[in-house]
Amino acid sequence: MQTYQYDQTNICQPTLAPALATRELEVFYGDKQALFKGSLQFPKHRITALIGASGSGKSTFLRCLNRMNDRVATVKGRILYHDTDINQRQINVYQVRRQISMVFQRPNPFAKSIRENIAFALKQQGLHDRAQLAARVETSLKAAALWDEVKDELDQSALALSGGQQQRLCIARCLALAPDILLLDEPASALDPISTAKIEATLAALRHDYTIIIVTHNMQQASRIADYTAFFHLGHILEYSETEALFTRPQIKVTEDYISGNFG
Ligand SMILES: Nc1ncnc2c1ncn2[C@@H]1O[C@H](COP(=O)(O)OP(=O)(O)OP(=O)(O)O)[C@@H](O)[C@H]1O
Repeated sequence: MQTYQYDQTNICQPTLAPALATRELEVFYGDKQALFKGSLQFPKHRITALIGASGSGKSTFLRCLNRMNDRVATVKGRILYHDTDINQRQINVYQVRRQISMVFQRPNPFAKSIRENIAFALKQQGLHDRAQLAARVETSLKAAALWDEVKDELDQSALALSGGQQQRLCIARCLALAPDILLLDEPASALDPISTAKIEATLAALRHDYTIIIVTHNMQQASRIADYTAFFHLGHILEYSETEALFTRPQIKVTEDYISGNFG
């Protein structure tokens, strides 16, 4: 088996303004360290893919970015959002999650109508005007490229939608709350190729208004949609650069072996 040196890294500093940045982020599940000194800068209105073998720490890292690991892990280091370190105890995590929203691997719509999946959180925020609610439902579904498919059945159960439609509904549900950053944890891994293509097209269109960070096992997907890609290995972020450079001119041997299918 090939042995690697992990002290060599190739981490770019994008010149574009960052929407979010981590500084020496470390995650511990009990005694076990799952992430080591992760420092990345995510450019605004760009898509960044996090790739690496199973167990390399991608989801662990992603979940830190909106404080989803709070109850299960100890997270050290800084997460800078608008010059504030949101990894501080006193930060309101619910406000963080309104700005930095998460879409999970398995579509998880509420067992409610399509309309209510979008409107529910808006009503909780105090929006009750029917016309305004209807407008927000429409805009969110359009942004998630689902409107044309569901506009005549908004009062039907979301659970009757296909998996790919449910996932786009979950994206629409996030967008309704006007977040700044979208985190997606393998959002297409449970979907067929046609649904996957629709999700990818949706994300490509959303990058004009949102900063997107996506975990994917699918390297073709990363190369199709991501502007930047970070390669994770055994809890270390070894390489981070523009996607084309990472896939065509990897600087680190482990990255090269991973993307050429020699391990993982
Ligand atoms: N809740 C948890 N409790 C304990 N250990 C965990 C927990 N979640 C993840 N781990 C461990 O942390 C390490 C990184 O896991 P993580 O899920 O972040 O990797 P990943 O790269 O996202 O993997 P995959 O691609 O399989 O989802 C693994 O060793 C995993 O077993």
